[in-house]
Amino acid sequence: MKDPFLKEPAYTHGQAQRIGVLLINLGSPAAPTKQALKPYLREFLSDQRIVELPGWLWQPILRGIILNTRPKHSAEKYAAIWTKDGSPLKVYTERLAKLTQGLLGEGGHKQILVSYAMRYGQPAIATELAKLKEKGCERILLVPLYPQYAASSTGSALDACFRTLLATRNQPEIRTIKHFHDAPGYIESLANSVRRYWAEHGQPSKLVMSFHGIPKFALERGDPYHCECLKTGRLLAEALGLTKDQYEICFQSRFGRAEWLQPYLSARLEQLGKARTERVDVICPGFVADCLETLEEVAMEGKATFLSAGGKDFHYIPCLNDNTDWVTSLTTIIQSHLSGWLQTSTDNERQASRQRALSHGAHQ
Ligand SMILES: C=CC1=C(C)c2cc3[nH]c(cc4nc(cc5[nH]c(cc1n2)c(C)c5CCC(=O)O)C(CCC(=O)O)=C4C)c(C)c3C=C
Ligand SMILES: [Fe+2]
Ligand SMILES: [Fe+2]
Repeated sequence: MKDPFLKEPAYTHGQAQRIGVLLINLGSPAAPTKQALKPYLREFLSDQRIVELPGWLWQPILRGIILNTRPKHSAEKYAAIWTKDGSPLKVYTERLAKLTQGLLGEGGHKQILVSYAMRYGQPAIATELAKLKEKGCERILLVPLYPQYAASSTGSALDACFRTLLATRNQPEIRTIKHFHDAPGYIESLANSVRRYWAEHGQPSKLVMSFHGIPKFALERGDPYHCECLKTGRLLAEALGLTKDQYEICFQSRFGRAEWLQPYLSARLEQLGKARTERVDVICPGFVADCLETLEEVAMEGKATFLSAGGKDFHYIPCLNDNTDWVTSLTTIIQSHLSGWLQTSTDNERQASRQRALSHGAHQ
């Protein structure tokens, strides 16, 4: 009979027990081309966490209209931000995984393996979970890289992990991070990044904090995302000592015709431009890595909207990306979720040698 579950890695007695940490981000197309955008958008927009319509209604619209028009338009936008190493989102996520691994290693936690996966596209979640299991990870912490929980981002990333576990015979122990929208280290890293930016470029008339939007009905049906974005915004403003008229919170990236969370970034930038606002700085605290939505939609399109409406000066403050204090904060967040699992590498080696001795005994 065919095994209904995924193939298990070979079992080795005495293999050191490791802890896996899987950083998960959204994912990008393989290339900034129409051909690569089509399968990426098909996977992305077929996710019921993203478009909450029944398949029989949505799939004909997706396949008949959207996948014939959007890929070309989106490919042009991706081409404008693509780097020699690939999509910025992938480049920064990969770097974050390496740096976090390095910091945990320096802290004596050599038994922790950090890797990353993408919810849509490559590297796929199923493949990376399989690799961690193969390397002896009996315990895995899943870390969606979204500070604010949304069903369409965090929920979807975890769905994909749980789907792999559904097909797994020997399941590892699993922990998840739901959000870190109010984690002191995350807020302080954001504040430091703004302070550094302002020390170099001066301070604006207004700081706009722009978050990716979600449909308004999601909030009404109980999604905590809106609340968490507002809390992040308030904490960041407090850390920077800003008064209420010095900052505001907006939502971007509306998709489709339904109402999304308001105020919309583009409409507010137009109003601020028309009001002849001297200078606006925009930061996107909901994205830990720069990507299409920040580099193209905000830094390029948003700037054009503000300036053409009559605004004078527009600055985009980059995401946390690979900032040292952010890597340190993420490592702290991860470590706090590993509580009870963590041992130093010396403990771990001792345990492995004890296990080796025991398993030899059992087989003689
Ligand atoms: C920050 C968290 C995100 C949430 C919440 C989110 C919800 C959401 N997104 C769409 C539709 C699209 N988003 C697209 C790009 C994109 N989205 C996020 C993050 C969140 N999305 C990121 C980081 C990116 C950039 C990816 C990159 O490669 O740089 C796109 C694709 C690009 C395009 O064709 O415009 C779409 C489409 C919906 C509908 C939604 C919630 C319902
Ligand atoms: Fe999105
Ligand atoms: Fe967008």
